[in-house]
Amino acid sequence: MTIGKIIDGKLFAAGLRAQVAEGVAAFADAAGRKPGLAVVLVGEDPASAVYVRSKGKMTVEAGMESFEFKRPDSIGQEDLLDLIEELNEDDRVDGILVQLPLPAHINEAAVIAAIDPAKDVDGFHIANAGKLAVGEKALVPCTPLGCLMLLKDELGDLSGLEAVVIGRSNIVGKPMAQLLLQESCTVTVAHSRTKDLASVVHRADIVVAAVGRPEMVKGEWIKPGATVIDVGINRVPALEEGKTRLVGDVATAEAISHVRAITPVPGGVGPMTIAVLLRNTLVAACARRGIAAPDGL
Ligand SMILES: Nc1nc2c(c(=O)[nH]1)N[C@@H](CN(C=O)c1ccc(C(=O)N[C@@H](CCC(=O)O)C(=O)O)cc1)CN2
Ligand SMILES: [Mg+2]
Repeated sequence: MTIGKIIDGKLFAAGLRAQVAEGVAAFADAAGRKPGLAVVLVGEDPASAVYVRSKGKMTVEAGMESFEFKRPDSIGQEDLLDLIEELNEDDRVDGILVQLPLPAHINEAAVIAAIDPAKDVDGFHIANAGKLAVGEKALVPCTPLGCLMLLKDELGDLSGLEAVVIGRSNIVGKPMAQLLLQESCTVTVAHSRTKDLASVVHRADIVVAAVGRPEMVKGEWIKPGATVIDVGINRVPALEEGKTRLVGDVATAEAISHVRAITPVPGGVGPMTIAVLLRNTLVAACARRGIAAPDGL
Protein backbone atom coordinates (compact mmCIF):
# COMPACT_ATOMS: atom_id res chain seq x y z
CA MET A 1 0.00 0.00 0.00
CA THR A 2 1.40 3.41 -0.93
CA ILE A 3 0.71 6.42 1.20
CA GLY A 4 0.03 9.78 -0.43
CA LYS A 5 1.73 13.03 0.43
CA ILE A 6 0.25 15.42 3.00
CA ILE A 7 0.34 18.92 1.53
CA ASP A 8 1.62 21.37 4.15
CA GLY A 9 -0.65 24.39 3.67
CA LYS A 10 0.67 26.03 6.81
CA LEU A 11 4.23 26.03 5.45
CA PHE A 12 3.15 27.22 1.98
CA ALA A 13 1.07 30.00 3.56
CA ALA A 14 4.05 31.14 5.67
CA GLY A 15 6.15 31.39 2.49
CA LEU A 16 3.44 33.39 0.74
CA ARG A 17 3.12 35.77 3.72
CA ALA A 18 6.89 36.34 3.66
CA GLN A 19 6.68 37.13 -0.07
CA VAL A 20 3.79 39.53 0.59
CA ALA A 21 5.81 41.25 3.34
CA GLU A 22 8.61 41.97 0.83
CA GLY A 23 6.08 43.41 -1.60
CA VAL A 24 4.55 45.52 1.18
CA ALA A 25 7.95 47.05 2.00
CA ALA A 26 8.48 47.93 -1.69
CA PHE A 27 4.94 49.41 -1.87
CA ALA A 28 5.56 51.54 1.23
CA ASP A 29 8.81 52.89 -0.29
CA ALA A 30 7.06 53.80 -3.53
CA ALA A 31 3.76 55.10 -2.09
CA GLY A 32 5.00 56.68 1.14
CA ARG A 33 2.44 54.76 3.18
CA LYS A 34 1.57 51.19 4.12
CA PRO A 35 -1.24 49.23 2.46
CA GLY A 36 -4.30 49.17 4.74
CA LEU A 37 -6.87 46.44 5.39
CA ALA A 38 -10.19 47.14 7.13
CA VAL A 39 -11.99 44.15 8.67
CA VAL A 40 -15.59 44.46 9.85
CA LEU A 41 -16.92 42.00 12.42
CA VAL A 42 -20.61 42.00 13.33
CA GLY A 43 -21.82 40.08 16.39
CA GLU A 44 -20.22 37.61 18.76
CA ASP A 45 -19.64 34.43 16.73
CA PRO A 46 -16.58 32.93 18.49
CA ALA A 47 -15.05 31.36 15.35
CA SER A 48 -15.42 34.64 13.40
CA ALA A 49 -13.78 36.52 16.29
CA VAL A 50 -10.80 34.13 16.15
CA TYR A 51 -10.43 34.54 12.36
CA VAL A 52 -10.66 38.33 12.59
CA ARG A 53 -8.04 38.46 15.36
CA SER A 54 -5.77 36.27 13.29
CA LYS A 55 -6.28 38.45 10.20
CA GLY A 56 -5.40 41.61 12.17
CA LYS A 57 -2.25 40.03 13.62
CA MET A 58 -1.00 38.73 10.29
CA THR A 59 -1.81 42.01 8.53
CA VAL A 60 0.45 43.85 10.97
CA GLU A 61 3.14 41.14 10.75
CA ALA A 62 3.19 41.62 6.95
CA GLY A 63 3.88 45.32 7.52
CA MET A 64 0.40 46.57 6.65
CA GLU A 65 -2.00 48.82 8.51
CA SER A 66 -4.90 46.96 10.16
CA PHE A 67 -8.22 48.71 10.87
CA GLU A 68 -10.75 46.69 12.87
CA PHE A 69 -14.42 47.57 13.24
CA LYS A 70 -16.50 45.55 15.70
CA ARG A 71 -20.23 46.16 15.69
CA PRO A 72 -22.97 44.57 17.84
CA ASP A 73 -25.32 41.91 16.54
CA SER A 74 -28.08 44.53 16.81
CA ILE A 75 -26.57 46.88 14.19
CA GLY A 76 -29.06 47.87 11.49
CA GLN A 77 -28.44 47.34 7.80
CA GLU A 78 -28.25 51.08 7.09
CA ASP A 79 -25.61 51.68 9.77
CA LEU A 80 -23.51 48.86 8.36
CA LEU A 81 -23.85 50.27 4.85
CA ASP A 82 -22.81 53.72 6.18
CA LEU A 83 -19.65 52.17 7.66
CA ILE A 84 -18.83 50.50 4.32
CA GLU A 85 -19.32 53.85 2.57
CA GLU A 86 -16.89 55.55 4.99
CA LEU A 87 -14.31 52.83 4.31
CA ASN A 88 -14.83 53.16 0.54
CA GLU A 89 -13.97 56.88 0.87
CA ASP A 90 -10.98 56.40 3.21
CA ASP A 91 -7.78 56.61 1.19
CA ARG A 92 -5.74 54.73 3.83
CA VAL A 93 -7.94 51.69 3.27
CA ASP A 94 -6.97 49.52 0.26
CA GLY A 95 -8.95 46.44 1.24
CA ILE A 96 -12.35 45.99 2.91
CA LEU A 97 -13.52 42.66 4.29
CA VAL A 98 -16.80 41.98 6.06
CA GLN A 99 -16.44 38.76 8.05
CA LEU A 100 -19.13 36.19 7.16
CA PRO A 101 -21.57 34.91 8.21
CA LEU A 102 -23.54 38.06 9.05
CA PRO A 103 -26.55 37.98 11.43
CA ALA A 104 -29.78 36.81 9.76
CA HIS A 105 -31.41 40.27 9.73
CA ILE A 106 -28.63 41.70 7.53
CA ASN A 107 -28.82 41.26 3.77
CA GLU A 108 -25.38 39.84 3.01
CA ALA A 109 -25.65 40.45 -0.74
CA ALA A 110 -26.49 44.14 -0.21
CA VAL A 111 -23.50 44.59 2.10
CA ILE A 112 -21.10 42.95 -0.36
CA ALA A 113 -22.57 45.02 -3.21
CA ALA A 114 -21.81 48.21 -1.25
CA ILE A 115 -18.05 47.53 -1.16
CA ASP A 116 -15.97 49.39 -3.75
CA PRO A 117 -14.95 46.53 -6.14
CA ALA A 118 -11.38 47.93 -6.19
CA LYS A 119 -11.21 47.33 -2.40
CA ASP A 120 -13.09 44.01 -2.43
CA VAL A 121 -10.20 41.83 -1.21
CA ASP A 122 -12.59 38.91 -0.59
CA GLY A 123 -13.46 38.95 -4.30
CA PHE A 124 -17.15 38.47 -3.46
CA HIS A 125 -18.52 41.57 -5.30
CA ILE A 126 -20.49 40.78 -8.47
CA ALA A 127 -18.07 42.95 -10.48
CA ASN A 128 -15.14 40.76 -9.43
CA ALA A 129 -17.12 37.50 -9.82
CA GLY A 130 -18.12 38.62 -13.34
CA LYS A 131 -14.55 39.53 -14.28
CA LEU A 132 -13.34 36.14 -13.06
CA ALA A 133 -16.06 34.42 -15.11
CA VAL A 134 -15.01 36.16 -18.35
CA GLY A 135 -11.29 35.81 -17.66
CA GLU A 136 -10.54 39.49 -16.88
CA LYS A 137 -8.12 40.57 -14.15
CA ALA A 138 -10.09 40.47 -10.87
CA LEU A 139 -9.76 40.23 -7.13
CA VAL A 140 -10.35 36.49 -6.61
CA PRO A 141 -11.85 34.86 -3.46
CA CYS A 142 -9.07 33.88 -1.07
CA THR A 143 -9.92 30.24 -0.32
CA PRO A 144 -10.21 29.02 -3.94
CA LEU A 145 -7.15 31.01 -5.01
CA GLY A 146 -5.23 29.41 -2.12
CA CYS A 147 -6.43 25.96 -3.28
CA LEU A 148 -5.22 26.70 -6.82
CA MET A 149 -1.80 27.78 -5.55
CA LEU A 150 -1.45 24.48 -3.64
CA LEU A 151 -2.56 22.48 -6.70
CA LYS A 152 -0.11 24.23 -9.04
CA ASP A 153 2.69 23.77 -6.53
CA GLU A 154 1.95 20.04 -6.34
CA LEU A 155 1.06 19.28 -9.97
CA GLY A 156 2.60 22.06 -12.08
CA ASP A 157 0.60 22.37 -15.32
CA LEU A 158 -3.07 21.43 -14.70
CA SER A 159 -4.04 21.55 -18.37
CA GLY A 160 -6.30 18.69 -19.52
CA LEU A 161 -6.80 17.26 -16.04
CA GLU A 162 -10.26 16.15 -14.92
CA ALA A 163 -11.33 18.22 -11.90
CA VAL A 164 -14.38 17.67 -9.72
CA VAL A 165 -15.43 20.47 -7.36
CA ILE A 166 -17.94 19.32 -4.75
CA GLY A 167 -19.99 22.32 -3.59
CA ARG A 168 -21.45 25.26 -5.50
CA SER A 169 -21.14 28.18 -3.07
CA ASN A 170 -20.34 31.67 -4.37
CA ILE A 171 -17.38 31.81 -1.98
CA VAL A 172 -15.61 28.56 -2.85
CA GLY A 173 -17.26 26.16 -5.32
CA LYS A 174 -18.14 28.52 -8.19
CA PRO A 175 -14.91 30.59 -8.19
CA MET A 176 -12.87 27.37 -7.79
CA ALA A 177 -14.53 25.96 -10.91
CA GLN A 178 -13.76 29.20 -12.82
CA LEU A 179 -10.11 29.13 -11.76
CA LEU A 180 -9.71 25.47 -12.79
CA LEU A 181 -11.37 26.23 -16.16
CA GLN A 182 -8.84 29.02 -16.70
CA GLU A 183 -6.11 26.41 -16.12
CA SER A 184 -7.72 24.33 -18.92
CA CYS A 185 -9.01 21.58 -16.63
CA THR A 186 -12.17 19.67 -17.56
CA VAL A 187 -14.38 20.80 -14.70
CA THR A 188 -17.46 19.20 -13.12
CA VAL A 189 -19.27 20.96 -10.28
CA ALA A 190 -21.05 18.40 -8.09
CA HIS A 191 -23.50 19.28 -5.30
CA SER A 192 -26.15 17.93 -2.94
CA ARG A 193 -28.41 16.85 -5.83
CA THR A 194 -25.67 15.14 -7.86
CA LYS A 195 -26.57 11.53 -8.63
CA ASP A 196 -23.96 8.86 -7.88
CA LEU A 197 -21.38 11.29 -6.47
CA ALA A 198 -18.99 8.39 -5.83
CA SER A 199 -18.58 7.64 -9.53
CA VAL A 200 -18.38 11.35 -10.46
CA VAL A 201 -15.55 11.78 -7.93
CA HIS A 202 -13.86 8.58 -9.18
CA ARG A 203 -13.26 10.23 -12.59
CA ALA A 204 -11.25 13.07 -11.11
CA ASP A 205 -7.51 13.73 -11.20
CA ILE A 206 -8.26 16.69 -8.91
CA VAL A 207 -10.96 16.68 -6.21
CA VAL A 208 -11.85 19.88 -4.36
CA ALA A 209 -14.28 19.11 -1.53
CA ALA A 210 -16.19 22.14 -0.22
CA VAL A 211 -19.50 20.85 1.07
CA GLY A 212 -19.25 21.39 4.82
CA ARG A 213 -20.18 17.78 5.70
CA PRO A 214 -17.74 15.91 7.94
CA GLU A 215 -15.80 13.15 6.13
CA MET A 216 -18.48 12.78 3.46
CA VAL A 217 -16.01 11.92 0.67
CA LYS A 218 -14.93 8.31 1.20
CA GLY A 219 -11.47 6.93 0.44
CA GLU A 220 -12.70 4.37 -2.09
CA TRP A 221 -14.33 7.15 -4.16
CA ILE A 222 -10.92 8.58 -5.00
CA LYS A 223 -9.18 7.53 -8.22
CA PRO A 224 -5.70 6.15 -7.41
CA GLY A 225 -3.16 8.94 -7.77
CA ALA A 226 -5.65 11.84 -7.60
CA THR A 227 -4.83 15.05 -5.74
CA VAL A 228 -7.39 16.04 -3.12
CA ILE A 229 -7.98 19.51 -1.69
CA ASP A 230 -10.16 19.44 1.42
CA VAL A 231 -11.79 22.80 2.11
CA GLY A 232 -14.07 21.55 4.89
CA ILE A 233 -13.60 22.73 8.47
CA ASN A 234 -16.09 20.74 10.56
CA ARG A 235 -16.04 20.57 14.34
CA VAL A 236 -17.16 17.13 15.59
CA PRO A 237 -17.22 15.47 19.04
CA ALA A 238 -13.84 14.00 20.04
CA LEU A 239 -13.37 10.65 21.78
CA GLU A 240 -12.69 12.45 25.04
CA GLU A 241 -15.96 13.47 26.74
CA GLY A 242 -16.92 17.11 26.17
CA LYS A 243 -14.07 17.79 23.68
CA THR A 244 -14.28 18.49 19.96
CA ARG A 245 -11.89 18.06 17.02
CA LEU A 246 -11.72 19.38 13.47
CA VAL A 247 -12.27 17.19 10.43
CA GLY A 248 -12.58 18.02 6.75
CA ASP A 249 -15.10 16.96 4.12
CA VAL A 250 -12.88 14.01 3.15
CA ALA A 251 -12.29 10.83 5.18
CA THR A 252 -8.53 11.47 5.15
CA ALA A 253 -7.45 8.27 6.95
CA GLU A 254 -9.13 6.22 4.20
CA ALA A 255 -8.19 8.53 1.32
CA ILE A 256 -4.47 8.72 2.15
CA SER A 257 -3.76 5.30 0.56
CA HIS A 258 -5.54 6.30 -2.69
CA VAL A 259 -4.20 9.80 -3.29
CA ARG A 260 -1.05 11.25 -4.78
CA ALA A 261 -1.44 14.13 -2.33
CA ILE A 262 -4.05 15.55 0.02
CA THR A 263 -4.46 18.64 2.21
CA PRO A 264 -4.96 17.97 5.94
CA VAL A 265 -7.53 19.58 8.22
CA PRO A 266 -6.36 21.57 10.08
CA GLY A 267 -3.17 22.88 8.44
CA GLY A 268 -4.14 22.65 4.77
CA VAL A 269 -6.42 25.12 3.03
CA GLY A 270 -7.35 27.16 6.14
CA PRO A 271 -4.00 28.95 6.57
CA MET A 272 -3.97 29.75 2.83
CA THR A 273 -7.19 31.79 3.18
CA ILE A 274 -5.53 34.46 5.32
CA ALA A 275 -2.24 34.43 3.39
CA VAL A 276 -4.13 35.06 0.13
CA LEU A 277 -6.15 37.81 1.83
CA LEU A 278 -2.88 39.62 2.55
CA ARG A 279 -1.78 39.00 -1.04
CA ASN A 280 -5.07 40.41 -2.35
CA THR A 281 -4.71 43.49 -0.13
CA LEU A 282 -1.24 44.20 -1.54
CA VAL A 283 -2.50 43.62 -5.09
CA ALA A 284 -5.45 46.00 -4.47
CA ALA A 285 -3.13 48.65 -2.97
CA CYS A 286 -0.78 48.43 -5.96
CA ALA A 287 -3.67 48.70 -8.44
CA ARG A 288 -5.18 51.71 -6.62
CA ARG A 289 -1.82 53.51 -6.68
CA GLY A 290 -0.86 52.46 -10.23
CA ILE A 291 2.17 50.55 -8.90
CA ALA A 292 3.10 47.21 -10.50
CA ALA A 293 2.34 44.29 -8.18
CA PRO A 294 5.35 42.07 -7.41
CA ASP A 295 5.95 39.19 -9.87
CA GLY A 296 4.88 35.71 -8.87
CA LEU A 297 2.22 36.74 -6.33
N1 LIG B 1 -15.39 37.55 4.62
C1 LIG B 1 -15.02 36.26 4.76
N2 LIG B 1 -15.65 35.49 5.63
C2 LIG B 1 -15.27 34.18 5.73
C3 LIG B 1 -14.21 33.65 4.96
C4 LIG B 1 -13.58 34.52 4.04
O1 LIG B 1 -12.64 34.12 3.28
N3 LIG B 1 -14.00 35.82 3.96
N4 LIG B 1 -13.76 32.35 5.17
C5 LIG B 1 -14.21 31.61 6.33
C6 LIG B 1 -13.45 31.86 7.60
N5 LIG B 1 -12.03 32.15 7.47
C7 LIG B 1 -11.66 33.40 7.17
O2 LIG B 1 -12.37 34.32 7.23
C8 LIG B 1 -11.04 31.19 7.85
C9 LIG B 1 -11.38 29.90 8.16
C10 LIG B 1 -10.39 29.00 8.60
C11 LIG B 1 -9.08 29.37 8.72
C12 LIG B 1 -8.03 28.47 9.27
O3 LIG B 1 -6.87 28.78 9.25
N6 LIG B 1 -8.42 27.31 9.80
C13 LIG B 1 -7.50 26.41 10.47
C14 LIG B 1 -8.21 25.76 11.65
C15 LIG B 1 -8.70 26.79 12.62
C16 LIG B 1 -9.31 26.16 13.87
O4 LIG B 1 -8.58 25.51 14.61
O5 LIG B 1 -10.52 26.38 14.10
C17 LIG B 1 -7.02 25.31 9.53
O6 LIG B 1 -7.81 24.92 8.66
O7 LIG B 1 -5.90 24.89 9.69
C18 LIG B 1 -8.73 30.67 8.40
C19 LIG B 1 -9.71 31.57 7.96
C20 LIG B 1 -15.66 31.96 6.62
N7 LIG B 1 -15.89 33.37 6.64
MG1 LIG C 1 -29.00 37.43 6.03
